[in-house]
Amino acid sequence: MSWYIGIMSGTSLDGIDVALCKIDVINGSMETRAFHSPPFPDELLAKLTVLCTKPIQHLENIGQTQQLLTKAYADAVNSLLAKENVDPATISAIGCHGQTIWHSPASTLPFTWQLLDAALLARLCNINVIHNFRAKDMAYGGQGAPLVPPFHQWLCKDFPAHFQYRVLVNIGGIANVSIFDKEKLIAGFDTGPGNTLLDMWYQRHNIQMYDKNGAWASTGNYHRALLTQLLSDPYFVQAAPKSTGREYFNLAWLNQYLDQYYAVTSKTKDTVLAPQDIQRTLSMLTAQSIITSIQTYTQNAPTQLIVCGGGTHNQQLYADLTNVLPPSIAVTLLSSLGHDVDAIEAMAFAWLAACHESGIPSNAPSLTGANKAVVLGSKTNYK
Ligand SMILES: Nc1ncnc2c1ncn2[C@@H]1O[C@H](COP(=O)(O)OP(=O)(O)OP(=O)(O)O)[C@@H](O)[C@H]1O
Ligand SMILES: CC(=O)N[C@H]1[C@@H]2OC[C@@H](O2)[C@@H](O)[C@@H]1O[C@H](C)C(=O)O
Repeated sequence: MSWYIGIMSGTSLDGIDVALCKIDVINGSMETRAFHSPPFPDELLAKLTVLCTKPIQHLENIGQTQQLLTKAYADAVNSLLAKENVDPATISAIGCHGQTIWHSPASTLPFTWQLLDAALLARLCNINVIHNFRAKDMAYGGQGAPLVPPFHQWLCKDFPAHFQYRVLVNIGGIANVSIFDKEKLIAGFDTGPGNTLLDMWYQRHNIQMYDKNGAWASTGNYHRALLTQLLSDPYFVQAAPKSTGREYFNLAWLNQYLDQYYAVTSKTKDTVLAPQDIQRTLSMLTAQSIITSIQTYTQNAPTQLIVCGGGTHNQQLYADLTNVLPPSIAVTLLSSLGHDVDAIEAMAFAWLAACHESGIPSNAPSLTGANKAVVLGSKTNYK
């Protein structure tokens, strides 16, 4: 058993997830002792938002954002350790994802870019850092994402299995699924938008960052024709391996489909759909795209759907998801199986660090498209 810290800051830009975990990667046990989720400091949030929404930036600005981000990660780790009264010398390593600012797995020269100064993080925490997890999978021809399915498989092995299929869905900014036929991991990919379009549309019409509990969406009606238009995007029918991000699913993407919708219905933008109706339709888009993706693999066989990620707190989204479920799919929250719905990605990066330290390959080549199982991550020692 060794102690690891996992850090994830995801596509929603809602802050930093840090988990302190005791892991025995060989014998298969994991205990999460503490989980903290501090928001980004205001200046950092403003810089990251600009970087992720207006990606043409001066290099100096990208560099400054990276250093601010790294300091915020270090503050999050150090305050968690102080609160838990844990000596950094007892931590084997930090597994840090970094902040994705661009993910381009399908270009002629594929790349994925996560901001992090690993040497600075290691120095500020006095702990070795494992990072750059996506690069090696990509170097071997993979998408570099999603990385969590092998962790989901490792975690799920102890859950009771009464169903033919089990699916873990993480509804973060982007939603991703891991699909199991009994214990066998058969698929894992990004289904499309989770909360990202909901957050962006909400922020355009409101001052808060997200639609708390889906209250605003619940005042709207969903429009079937618009939903059909949105679901006609080729990403939703593209075969796996596939992964995506805010560089694809964003307001420009939405506007393009709204324009098509208005062209078809010959109505003008200002007069017809209320913003709340669009929000509700986006909620249905997330729900429907997740369920359709799952059904491609499970057809109508009995399936357990385990849900995690920030989207589980959006009551309207959760209701929309359960409403589109066919009778063959039974839904449950990851929390009912003993794990925090918000901590799962940070836990995954603690586990990926443990795999790195034990020399265990942790990508799933059949899922990402890599031609080899490889040990993920690079190590930067603090000394
Ligand atoms: N109380 C709530 N009501 C509605 N939505 C919520 C609530 N709490 C969280 N969310 C949603 O969850 C999002 C954050 O989810 P999460 O932290 O899982 O995403 P992420 O890790 O940043 O993304 P990804 O998994 O794509 O990297 C918020 O941006 C918001 O949309
Ligand atoms: C490039 C990138 O940061 N992708 C994230 C994002 O957030 C959810 C989804 O899109 C997933 O593909 C991935 O994160 C998790 C941790 C993964 O790699 O499994």
